[in-house]
Amino acid sequence: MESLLARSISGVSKIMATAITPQQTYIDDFDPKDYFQTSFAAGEGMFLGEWTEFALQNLHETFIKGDVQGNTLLDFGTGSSGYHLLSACEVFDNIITSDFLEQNRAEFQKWLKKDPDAFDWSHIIKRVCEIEGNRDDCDKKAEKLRSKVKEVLKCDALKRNPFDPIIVPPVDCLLSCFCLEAPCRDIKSYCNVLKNFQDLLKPGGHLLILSTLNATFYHAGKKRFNVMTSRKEDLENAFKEAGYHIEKAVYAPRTDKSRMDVADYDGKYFICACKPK
Ligand SMILES: C[S@@+](CC[C@H](N)C(=O)[O-])C[C@H]1O[C@@H](n2cnc3c(N)ncnc32)[C@H](O)[C@@H]1O
Repeated sequence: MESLLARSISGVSKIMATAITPQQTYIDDFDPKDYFQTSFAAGEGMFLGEWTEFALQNLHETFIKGDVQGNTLLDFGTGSSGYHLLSACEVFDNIITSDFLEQNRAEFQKWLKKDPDAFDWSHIIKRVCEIEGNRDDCDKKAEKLRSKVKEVLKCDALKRNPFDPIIVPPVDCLLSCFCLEAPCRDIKSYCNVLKNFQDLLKPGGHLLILSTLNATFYHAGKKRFNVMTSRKEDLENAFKEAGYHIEKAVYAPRTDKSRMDVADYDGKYFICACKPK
């Protein structure tokens, strides 16, 4: 695998860019069970705590404020996860989820159908209920999300129409959580995806993107997946160049650096932007 190592700046070697993991490797090697176990399994997932708190709190605050609303939310790159949709389902009656991988879509369908082998998200559902002041219990919350998800589509961020051959009518809100750094090789490619997302949004619709900063890889079990390194200073420019108006941008450092060998991000971002009317 190609890896471009940086030159030494002031005597300090820094990784400047690592080639992202090819699509075929995702198809062959990405195991949703390994990803869930490594990232979100109760008591051991490395994204529990810091990452999930950042994502769940920002999404809760965004949806409770009422600025982001409408009938339909399209979630891009859902994977086999639904944690980031638990507050959205309070606002949107129709949720379309999507992922590049058949194995991820199948795993999410298992959760929707309450298959006994489905991943257990109850610890995260419980946390969202707490954040929301326990207006629902966990079972009611899970049922609410299940009832709002109307479709699970195949998507590919690198296609001009990411849902080709399907044309998805423009939606009120497009959400993408911890995804675009996987398929995009650099900020130019990321900006291009944001430009293509314009056609998926109604005028005045919202684009919400959450992900990690300064990462080069994450693990799903023993498999390593290299990602584009998102830098704070490039992200807002990409949104502006793609034609969005940024309403809110939140950046936070990673404080717990204990498992850098599993995923090496050092910060998190949440950007809420609007497609001009
Ligand atoms: C780190 S996982 C995140 C999944 C989920 N959103 C979450 O927060 O747990 C990255 C996701 O990117 C998806 N992905 C990889 N290549 C893609 C592509 N070309 N288009 C869209 N999604 C892609 C993978 O299938 C995977 O689900």
